[in-house]
Amino acid sequence: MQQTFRLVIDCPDQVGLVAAVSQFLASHNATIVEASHHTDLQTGRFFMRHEIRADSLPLSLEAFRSVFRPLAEQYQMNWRLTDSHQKQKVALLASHESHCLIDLLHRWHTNELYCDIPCIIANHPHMQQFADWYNVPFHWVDFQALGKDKAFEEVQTLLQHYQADLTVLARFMQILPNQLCAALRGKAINIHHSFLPSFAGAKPYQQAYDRGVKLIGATCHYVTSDLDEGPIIEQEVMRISHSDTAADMVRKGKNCEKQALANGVRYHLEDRVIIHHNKTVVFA
Ligand SMILES: Nc1nc2c(c(=O)[nH]1)N[C@@H](CN(C=O)c1ccc(C(=O)N[C@@H](CCC(=O)O)C(=O)O)cc1)CN2
Repeated sequence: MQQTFRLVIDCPDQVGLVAAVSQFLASHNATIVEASHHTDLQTGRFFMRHEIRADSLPLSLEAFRSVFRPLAEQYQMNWRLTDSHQKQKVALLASHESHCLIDLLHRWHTNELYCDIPCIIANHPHMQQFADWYNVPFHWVDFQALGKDKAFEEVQTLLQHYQADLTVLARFMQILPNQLCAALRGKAINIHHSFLPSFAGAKPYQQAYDRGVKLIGATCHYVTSDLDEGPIIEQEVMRISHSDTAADMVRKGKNCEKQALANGVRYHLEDRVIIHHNKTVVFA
């Protein structure tokens, strides 16, 4: 895979931003392989993502950061510059549903997801068999024996031990405490099994069945202390009908969950997501 640097920016919108960044890149001989930008006219916020061939730059990543910094300060940019070859460490959290966990493990195992998976942390022991098959360290944190507070202390200790860059809740069915949400801000992703904002919280398919919906879906979002209200990264929907039971929805909905989560994780790993307030811009 061609090594690229990803330059991701958000800042107050003003005329000349695209020209200024383009001119800067051209002046450093940068070969741009992908360029996206968006202006939110309601908030006056500008968003931009450039992917640049690393071998076209006469600079290291750190040197590039140093020479870009004055331009960033001039335009009050929030910005980051990342290396596509830098594998992020993705910790997976699981409970007793296996489909999203196994889907991510398979995509990682077949090099579809470019990352490392240093550990799986679960509040039930059932997923050990899948961790063993994929040769990933597995940690059962016994929430019942430890109680939530001690259990989440153990979870956080494990995440720090493995130096996780991203934590993915693969149908993890415990509500993270506010302190952990703050520590993982912008670096924890959940898959909620409904088309949010409909049916947040527990048992969304039963809620959907009781409501008589004609579409079910799944929502991949960042984790915040407001349950299932974090910035949405990706969503999938599918049609269902009056003949579908709640169990049919659970079965059919798994495809939406797997696809939404896999896409959302990949967009994050490829630095395609910019969070602004409680929304995202995704340069997919
Ligand atoms: N702080 C946050 N934690 C979690 C979020 C979030 O957005 N913010 N998303 C949930 C996922 N989720 C639905 O997608 C969800 C999980 C669990 C519950 C819940 O009521 N859990 C009970 C325990 C249930 C059990 O023991 O099986 C609880 O934690 O008391 C609701 C929604 C993941 N965490």
